[in-house]
Amino acid sequence: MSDPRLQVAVLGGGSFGTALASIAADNGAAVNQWLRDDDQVAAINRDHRNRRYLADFAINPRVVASSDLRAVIEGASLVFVAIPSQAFLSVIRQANRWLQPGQILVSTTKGIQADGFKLMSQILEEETDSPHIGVLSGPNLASEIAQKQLTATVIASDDALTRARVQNALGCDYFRVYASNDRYGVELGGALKNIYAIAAGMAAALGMGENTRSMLMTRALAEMSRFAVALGANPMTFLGLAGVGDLIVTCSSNLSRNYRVGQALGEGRTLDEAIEALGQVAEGVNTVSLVRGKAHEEGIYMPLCEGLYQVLFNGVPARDMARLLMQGEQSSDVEFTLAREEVVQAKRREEGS
Ligand SMILES: NC(=O)C1=CN([C@@H]2O[C@H](COP(=O)(O)OP(=O)(O)OC[C@H]3O[C@@H](n4cnc5c(N)ncnc54)[C@H](OP(=O)(O)O)[C@@H]3O)[C@@H](O)[C@H]2O)C=CC1
Ligand SMILES: O=C(CO)COP(=O)(O)O
Repeated sequence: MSDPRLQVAVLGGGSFGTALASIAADNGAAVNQWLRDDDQVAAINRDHRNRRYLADFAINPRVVASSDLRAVIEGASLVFVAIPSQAFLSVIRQANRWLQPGQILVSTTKGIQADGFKLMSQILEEETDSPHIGVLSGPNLASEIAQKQLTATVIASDDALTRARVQNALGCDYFRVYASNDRYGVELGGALKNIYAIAAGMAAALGMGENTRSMLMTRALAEMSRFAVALGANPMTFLGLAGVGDLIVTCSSNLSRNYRVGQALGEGRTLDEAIEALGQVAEGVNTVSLVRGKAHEEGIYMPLCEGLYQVLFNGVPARDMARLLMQGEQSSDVEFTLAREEVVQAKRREEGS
């Protein structure tokens, strides 16, 4: 149970924003949720339902929805931002004139901004004066949280107050909040796993088996941690909920929007058709192309991301790409114990002898 005087603001009225708002209210906080659509605001306050994103979920009636950003932010000591990455900066810029330096700002968004390859907490840092910035990420399918399925997440921040306040605001008998001080690694984990969720959905639609899924997920973990470590994250973070945990859930469930985009592609739809059928944002589609660009720039080996890019944006059939990937260099299982280059060089020496 959190301090009953705690005031929480949630920016965004999607399924995760709604589930979090309701948990904080269940825990006793006063919660205001900002949505841009007045009709949706009225419907939530009247029916305590979010029909567009989480229709069957009974929202705690203490959650008050509003389209008045100022009223939602003012007085809140904890602000969650649950807005897709493409709109994140513009919402923070609208909010900025009412944000106070003492407020804790937490991004829940698992995406990357194209301009400058920025993560959302970096945007919060650059745009505001708050020293209290955090990231919430983990295996957290919103519709399962709404059913009160036992779930765990991570609050990542180098600020102890931010970690403790989020643990108190959201921790309850079905939602556990673990702490991390690797904000960058946790946030990158959340964004990167969306790439591989698309690939996993595609593999499932193509009838590939459990061995294939396991190989895909494990090599995805190797690839995403290779990328993140090259950019400064701690490799150990990928052993946690926001790394392997989130990778497992999104590569296994068609409750994930990214997985569903992959499934639709595997069933033969075009990318535009898959996105249209989804009707919501699948962050992974942009993330594939941003991460592929960054990997090229930095010289980071990412065959799965490259292959998915070719399928998504260059029309290469998924089955052909899978065959091609199977012909790639056989290298090291865990690169943090045996370097990739060492294996590749030894194999070449053996072939030449
Ligand atoms: N859903 C899930 O299971 C989980 C999601 N996440 C992450 O949390 C973040 C939020 O997810 P989720 O709650 O599902 O919401 P979505 O990412 O689906 O975003 C939907 C919300 O953002 C609003 N929005 C979109 N564009 C704008 C804009 N330009 N200005 C203002 N509001 C805008 C939408 O309003 P409108 O309806 O009017 O378009 C809606 O309220 C995502 O980045 C996601 O990766 C994390 C864990 C689980
Ligand atoms: O991040 C999620 C679960 O942890 C939700 O994934 P999607 O955005 O693919 O629905």
